[in-house]
Amino acid sequence: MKLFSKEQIYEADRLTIERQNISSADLMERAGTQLFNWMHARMQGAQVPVHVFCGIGNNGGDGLVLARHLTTHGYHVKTYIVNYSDKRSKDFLINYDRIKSVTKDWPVLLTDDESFPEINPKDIIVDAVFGIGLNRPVVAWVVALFDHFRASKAFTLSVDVPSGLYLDKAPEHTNNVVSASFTLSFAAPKLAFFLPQTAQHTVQWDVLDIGFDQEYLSSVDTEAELIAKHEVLFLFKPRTKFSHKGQFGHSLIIGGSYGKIGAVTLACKGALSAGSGLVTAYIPKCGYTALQASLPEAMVITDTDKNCISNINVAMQPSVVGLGVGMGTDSKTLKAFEAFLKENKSPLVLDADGLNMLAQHTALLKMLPAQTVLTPHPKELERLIGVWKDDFDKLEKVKAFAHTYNVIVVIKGAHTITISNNKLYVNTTGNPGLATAGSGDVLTGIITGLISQGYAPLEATVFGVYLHGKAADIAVGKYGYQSLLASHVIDYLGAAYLDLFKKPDSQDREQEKEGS
Ligand SMILES: NC(=O)C1=CN([C@@H]2O[C@H](COP(=O)(O)OP(=O)(O)OC[C@H]3O[C@@H](n4cnc5c(N)ncnc54)[C@H](O)[C@@H]3O)[C@@H](O)[C@H]2O)[C@@H](O)CC1
Ligand SMILES: Nc1ncnc2c1ncn2[C@@H]1O[C@H](COP(=O)(O)OP(=O)(O)O)[C@@H](O)[C@H]1O
Ligand SMILES: [K+]
Repeated sequence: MKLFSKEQIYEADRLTIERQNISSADLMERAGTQLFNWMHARMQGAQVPVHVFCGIGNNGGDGLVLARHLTTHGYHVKTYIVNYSDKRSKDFLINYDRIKSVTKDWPVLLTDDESFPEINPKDIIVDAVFGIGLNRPVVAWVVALFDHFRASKAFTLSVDVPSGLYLDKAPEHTNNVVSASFTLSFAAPKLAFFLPQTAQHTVQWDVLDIGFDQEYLSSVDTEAELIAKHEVLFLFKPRTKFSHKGQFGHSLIIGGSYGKIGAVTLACKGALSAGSGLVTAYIPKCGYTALQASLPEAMVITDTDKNCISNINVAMQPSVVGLGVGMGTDSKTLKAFEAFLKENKSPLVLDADGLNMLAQHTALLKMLPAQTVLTPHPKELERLIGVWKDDFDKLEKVKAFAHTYNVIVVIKGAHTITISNNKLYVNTTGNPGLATAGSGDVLTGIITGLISQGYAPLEATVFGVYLHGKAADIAVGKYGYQSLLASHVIDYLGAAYLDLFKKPDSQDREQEKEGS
């Protein structure tokens, strides 16, 4: 699913009005009616007090349309105008007049923090104060209103975005943004719903289709894309009846050091379970027995050094190399890494200490093959690109870094984002059960195993991140968040593949739609 920028949403709005020959007020009527339909379907006439807070722009206009429909359908509605400016939009004014014609209970004007209404915990707040038009800090008394929403503990439904949320930068302070229980976003969710600093502002979200011009939506190229089953399905490479293991490549996993052989085992098993035809581990001598005993499907080559990698010497041409898990950054290992990079001709996936060595010796970055996949967690990323101002700044910095070195960067996290060629692929699978030792090693193995089968590095990365999270989502049903182990993610990788072709049941569809 495309994640549109603010400029693209305004353009969709303009073109829709032009091509469908409707007025902007008609489009606002559609938006407000969709909001009403969503609420009406769930509330079925329940007499819960609904407080609709409207700003003075088009977001507020949407709120007024909703309030009018709620009123005419007999709901218990109270409407407020949050009068933070006197520059009222044309369509806001049209709907301000319209609501006055359906009720004697006219909207209450709020102009300062003296006049906030009482809101009970069982009431509903509709937040239509600011939409995507926010372009400067929210004035203090409106921030106080947002605090008032929070303090009420009432269910808060935000229209389009939680008010106070910018689409392209972090808020000045978290309290400057409404804490939405649910956001109904027009046309598509916003990128800010997926970033660690800003996702917290809405617990859940859903998308409302307000009939924007389809031709524009399908043809416009967005910088960010949300990756769910629909997006990865076409990447999948089926096997034919006469397939043999020689067609699925040979993955070489290089890593491990004394006490950290398990990381290599996990990565090798991840690669095999992703479908790599053959997997060889290159590890220090100390890990030989442990690895052979725990993973009979893998082949093992040992370094001359007992405890760390000191000289990468393999008499084979692997289809792909995954390097760095549990590897350590010993000076001997660093030398071996540099020598390896000079000779290596295979596609490369770098994780953990592979990344740490790059960060310590940035000259090595120029030696990476084109489209090398780097999979840093936040700390490793910071070592590579330095500190960032906020999540949006981080994305800009990673885009520049990926472009400069012609690499693919996987920013791991709750919503892992893959960045390549100035595009962002925002993953939707995965859960807090993955916050456990070794889950990143498994991901490295999966991506390596996909490249080995002939997936292009970017495809392998986007698909691998999806499968890794999906396997965890299925496994968590059995183990719960706390007890999920990295090995379980491997055990459920097959289920994640099978799930690609499972017909969604209604519960799955709801969950995908509601961003949960
Ligand atoms: N234009 C569209 O694409 C559509 C927009 N709709 C709604 O319109 C919203 C966007 O409306 P607007 O562009 O009018 O903007 P908003 O309603 O988000 O904000 C109103 C105006 O307030 C001003 N403003 C921004 N930050 C401020 C601040 N901190 N303090 C005081 N004033 C501030 C801006 O000039 C802005 O235009 C969307 O989020 C959506 O809810 C819908 O009606 C459907 C179609
Ligand atoms: N809260 C979370 N929700 C979803 N995925 C998560 C969460 N926390 C961690 N992950 C995922 O788990 C993996 C952790 O990787 P990493 O930190 O490298 O682990 P390790 O070094 O232990 O192998 C990443 O793929 C990351 O996206
Ligand atoms: K809003």
